[in-house]
Amino acid sequence: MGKNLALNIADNHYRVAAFDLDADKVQGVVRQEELERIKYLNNVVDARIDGCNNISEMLSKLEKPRVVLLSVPAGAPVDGVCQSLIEAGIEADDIVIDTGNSLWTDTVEREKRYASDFLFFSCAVSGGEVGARFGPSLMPSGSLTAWNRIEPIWQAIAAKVDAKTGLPIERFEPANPVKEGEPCTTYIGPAGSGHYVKMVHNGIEYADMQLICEAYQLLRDGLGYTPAQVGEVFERWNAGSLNSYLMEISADVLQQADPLTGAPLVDMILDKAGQKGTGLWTAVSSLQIGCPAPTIAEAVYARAVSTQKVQRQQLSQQLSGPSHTPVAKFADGDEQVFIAQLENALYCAKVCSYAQGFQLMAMQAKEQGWKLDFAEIAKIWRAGCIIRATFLQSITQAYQQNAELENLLMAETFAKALSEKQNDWRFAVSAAVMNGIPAPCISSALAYYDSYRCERLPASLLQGQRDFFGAHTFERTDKPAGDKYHLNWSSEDRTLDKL
Ligand SMILES: NC(=O)C1=CN([C@@H]2O[C@H](COP(=O)(O)OP(=O)(O)OC[C@H]3O[C@@H](n4cnc5c(N)ncnc54)[C@H](OP(=O)(O)O)[C@@H]3O)[C@@H](O)[C@H]2O)C=CC1
Ligand SMILES: O=C(CO)[C@H](O)[C@H](O)COP(=O)(O)O
Repeated sequence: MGKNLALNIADNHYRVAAFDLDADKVQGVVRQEELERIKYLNNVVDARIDGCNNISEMLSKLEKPRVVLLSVPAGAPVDGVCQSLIEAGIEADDIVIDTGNSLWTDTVEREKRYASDFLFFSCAVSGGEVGARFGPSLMPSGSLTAWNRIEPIWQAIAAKVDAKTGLPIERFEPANPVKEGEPCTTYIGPAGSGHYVKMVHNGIEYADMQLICEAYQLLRDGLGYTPAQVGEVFERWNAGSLNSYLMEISADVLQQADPLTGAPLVDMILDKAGQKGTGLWTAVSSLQIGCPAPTIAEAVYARAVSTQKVQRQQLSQQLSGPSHTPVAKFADGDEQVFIAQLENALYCAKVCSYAQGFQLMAMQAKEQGWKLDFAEIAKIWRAGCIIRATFLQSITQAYQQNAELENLLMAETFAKALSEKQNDWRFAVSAAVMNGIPAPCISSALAYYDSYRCERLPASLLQGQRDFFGAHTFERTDKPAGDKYHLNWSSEDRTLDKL
């Protein structure tokens, strides 16, 4: 990530002094810049990346006040590098920008901790290595002084979107960065807010990925499609309302043959999912703040259950259920009907997972006193980042129409779409259930949707249970909110007390 951000910055005519603990990596980026300069710029410009042997040398080569970007794993490495910068003589008006996936509360702490040493700023980055190289989505937050100084660089290196269509303007060419269009960066807010927004982006990313994986398994185990056939279905879906970078790459992955055996590569990849923590943090945050985000949480659990390979191998032999025979047919045996139903199910579940992510950001913003602009956040996710999708243009418009939207499900466009597509969604979920194919995200999204459709939930019984065993009290439907009541369950006459 650091190497590609450096090359991107250099492409935009800024000079970079680069340092990594591994000298080979420093030489690698210097060499790549040189090769690209020779190939694409006829070697007519000076070297734009200067390799450094240590942090002191790097600081000595930067113009004051300096701008230093960190791209290291989240956690202790960030503080380790900050300490090294202090020891090397960084100054109070220098800016240090953490571009990694740090935990947002660490960022809040770091701004305070390093206040007398330098201006600690953060900018979460999304888009993977290619995004970093040719235009990522950037989520900066913290000191406005720092932001005002770096904004031109950020606007230059960010991904760009066509303002009229909302579609990415992509050109993956060294030395020829995209200059036209709207940059996918906006100042998010005070320290920590940018990393929080990126964390939720990643939570949504987890859900998006898992939803696609569930559709794959339904087509694979339910219809007996080969990975390549599923890949073709995904290519078709990618031309419609499910268009997204993740759908596009999933189609590609499924059609890839293993270079070693010739088998579908996906069959040779061990089915144990990794994770670095941002999806988990999103789920934890949703639980802490009391924001229902079951689809995101299920996506984290799905990765967890995938890692239990040994138990799954054992239980796959032990537990009974409908068999996943490839002859199983849904929708009265009409595969195309089922595929269309599943496409709609995926769309509906996707709306719900975004609704959960945006509601989570809104609740945390309220708690922290941040003023998040959700239309702008949706806008900067339209290109450069991993969840980029045409769908984000509709979310942008929904928040442009109503900046105070409490839940995306309330936006007319999504309420209407879910209303029209929900029968297909219900059918896809029941097909998964009846055939014993796990679809935790698609089905939890439906439960989320149905829960919000219920004016009255069984939580009244739950409150009764709590009051019965623990005298936890309850409010009444016919009395002012906040008034607490307790029924004397153990007394013979079961009298009611107002507390
Ligand atoms: N990869 C991706 O797609 C994305 C990553 N990110 C985030 O960006 C950051 C960088 O990502 P990525 O480049 O993939 O990470 P890497 O794991 O490749 O690490 C980046 C660099 O940090 C170095 N490093 C590791 N530990 C320390 C340390 N204690 N002190 C100093 N340097 C250290 C690594 O050296 P060495 O290799 O020798 O360990 C490496 O050169 C991370 O926070 C990541 O979460 C954000 C968006 C996308
Ligand atoms: O931030 C990212 C993209 O937006 C990274 O790719 C992220 O590290 C992926 O997360 P995980 O390794 O947990 O799947």
